[in-house]
Amino acid sequence: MNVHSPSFSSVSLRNLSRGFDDKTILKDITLDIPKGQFVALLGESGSGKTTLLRALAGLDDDAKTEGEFWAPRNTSVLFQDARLLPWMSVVDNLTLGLRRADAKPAALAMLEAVGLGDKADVWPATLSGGQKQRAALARSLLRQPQLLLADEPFGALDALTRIRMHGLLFHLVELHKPTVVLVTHDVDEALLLSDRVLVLKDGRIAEDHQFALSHPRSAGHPTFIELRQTLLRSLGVEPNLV
Ligand SMILES: Nc1ncnc2c1ncn2[C@@H]1O[C@H](COP(=O)(O)OP(=O)(O)OP(=O)(O)O)[C@@H](O)[C@H]1O
Repeated sequence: MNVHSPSFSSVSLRNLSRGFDDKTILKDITLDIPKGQFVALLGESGSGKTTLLRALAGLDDDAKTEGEFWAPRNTSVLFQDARLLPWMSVVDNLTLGLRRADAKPAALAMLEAVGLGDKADVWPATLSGGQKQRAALARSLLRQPQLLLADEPFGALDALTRIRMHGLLFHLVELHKPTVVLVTHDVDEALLLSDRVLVLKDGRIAEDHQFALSHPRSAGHPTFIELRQTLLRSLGVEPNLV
């Protein structure tokens, strides 16, 4: 992987194909993501979303890669499970490996921003699922990433906590302005948060929808409804049944 994009894009892919053993997963993908854009990546299970995200994160060294891609060196990844180290306090999880003179106060301020100001010194095991994901989000953003890669970060949360996390993520992204690539199965989540929705089908970008809807968004907006129906159909779901 190269680390400097040739253009003003944050992320660029040129005819990227990638696979494991003899199986090609990503097929000839060409894509530019401008700096600061919030992209949602949808697609049926096995279409290659995580493989694409992991490529951008610089993971999977064993993958066979053709073509080229560029992503910022300063990238944070948010997974479905918070991946906090259980033997460290919440604040120590945030500052781990962080080379900043003000690491501790910055971590405390970030915990405050995600509503965990009173949880700095507790063990991760004492947090709820939603609190763990908030801590993971705080840990990601503390790195001031140019690119935030999120792989179904709210997939394991209950519906109400998800809604709260959407608001929090949107607010923090507005503040810190990283480029975001969010993998999700949730069409509404994609439409509530992103500026652009890509649909992966069998390792190719089958659809690329860019839209400018103001925030906060309403699921009743005509553009929202139309896109929702289009996307659900692309994913093989009949919208009237949802
Ligand atoms: N390290 C690996 N080694 C071998 N095969 C892999 C590896 N990683 C992914 N694959 C295969 O690549 C294909 C695409 O997987 P991927 O996880 O990217 O899909 P996805 O769209 O994210 O799916 P889901 O929505 O179910 O998470 C799958 O068939 C998977 O088994």
